[in-house]
Amino acid sequence: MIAIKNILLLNNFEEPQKCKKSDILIENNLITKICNAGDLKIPEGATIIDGTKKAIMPGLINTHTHIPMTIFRGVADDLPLMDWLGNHIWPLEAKLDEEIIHAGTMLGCMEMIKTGTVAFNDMYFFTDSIIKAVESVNMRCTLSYGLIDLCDEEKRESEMNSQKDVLNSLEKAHNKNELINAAVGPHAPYTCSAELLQHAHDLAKEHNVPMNIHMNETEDEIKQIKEKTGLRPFEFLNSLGVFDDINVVAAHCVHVSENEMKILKDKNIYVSHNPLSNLKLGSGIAPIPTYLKNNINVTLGTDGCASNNNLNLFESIKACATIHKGVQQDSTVVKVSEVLNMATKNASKALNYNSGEIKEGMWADLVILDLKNPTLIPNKNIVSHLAYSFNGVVETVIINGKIVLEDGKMTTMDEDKVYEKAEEAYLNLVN
Ligand SMILES: O=c1[nH]cnc2c1ncn2[C@@H]1O[C@H](CO)[C@@H](O)[C@H]1O
Ligand SMILES: [Zn+2]
Repeated sequence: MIAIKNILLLNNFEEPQKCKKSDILIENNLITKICNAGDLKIPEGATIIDGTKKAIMPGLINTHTHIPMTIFRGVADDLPLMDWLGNHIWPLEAKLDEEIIHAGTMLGCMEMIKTGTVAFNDMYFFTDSIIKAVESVNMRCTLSYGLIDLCDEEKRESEMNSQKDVLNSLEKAHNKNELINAAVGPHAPYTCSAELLQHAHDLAKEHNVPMNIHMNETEDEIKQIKEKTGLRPFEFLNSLGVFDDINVVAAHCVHVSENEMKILKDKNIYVSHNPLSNLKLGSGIAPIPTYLKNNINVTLGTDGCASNNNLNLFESIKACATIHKGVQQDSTVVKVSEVLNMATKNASKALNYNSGEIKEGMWADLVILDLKNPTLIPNKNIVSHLAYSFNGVVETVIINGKIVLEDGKMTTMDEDKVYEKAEEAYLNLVN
């Protein structure tokens, strides 16, 4: 049990003036009581957090990561997507092993938690190793294995087998630990055959899990699919039934035609907007204001650390809250509340979570900010600061009712050991 007293409750991004000082009770993994500051009867045995000069917000949810890629930070900068992937990243990924993956995941979890992220939606390899790391950290996640067959029949067969094993592992892990959730992850229309895409869809539907996929990241890949199929990527996948009856989290969606926009809307597809990865790889800028106008569900992601190069979602929040205004020459197109919702409750909906807001009955996935932080002063419009000025350094993080970060220090890992292992993993990767 955790009782948080006298804390500024950032639970209303639309009407920030209504955010007020409150007391909160957490029992097991849930928020069970929220009341005016001073009104909470503190149960015996509760851990008490004094929230004076602090604020609490829903933990951020990162909807597009390749978490072990923290080890790739800085290895291949200033390249376009296809060159970056084909000539730099994939050759290095051929050298990955369980230890590198574990080290990268630990480092990634630490970075995310220290910058207010409580959950992430991942696509990568060596899932068992990721599960092991995440369990030890006590972080929430949705994990998928990145399916790639490059239209090769033999490879498809082996990918389908790997996928089966990974889903099994994930379901076993979920039964043991509710923080671990499964998804399927066909990498992209340009790396997967139609058969593999359909197979992934059918599995997602059968197992009632979401699908992750990279969509329409660059003009190049769209041209490639058009030449092959006569259709644009969303049109092609839609014709295969890939979007039917499942939650799809489509990463990027940078270049989308009007007809594809209609598919996004009709199929209720969740966009994972990764503004910093798209800028760094020179892919372009997604038409987020148009998505918002069309009531398309937008969430936020960082992408991996070889294309961002960090996992601080507050940076993506600021990017999203600013770049579209510049592109459109209109400072009204993306509101603070809309961007903060992308990083919290929209993401929660995409992943079928019970979080992203601070309400009684919801998971206690919460982030506490020390208001004595230069980027949060004056302490007046904190909600605005979250989007425009906060450096992302948070004080305390609670995930599923458990304190994982306390006064800026991880409670579930030895930080120095994680740094050391990550350095070691980097050397094994590049040498
Ligand atoms: O922005 C991206 N676009 C396409 N592929 C990516 C991006 N970031 C990482 N990967 C690649 O996706 C696979 C994960 O299953 C990995 O090969 C990773 O390097
Ligand atoms: Zn990606």
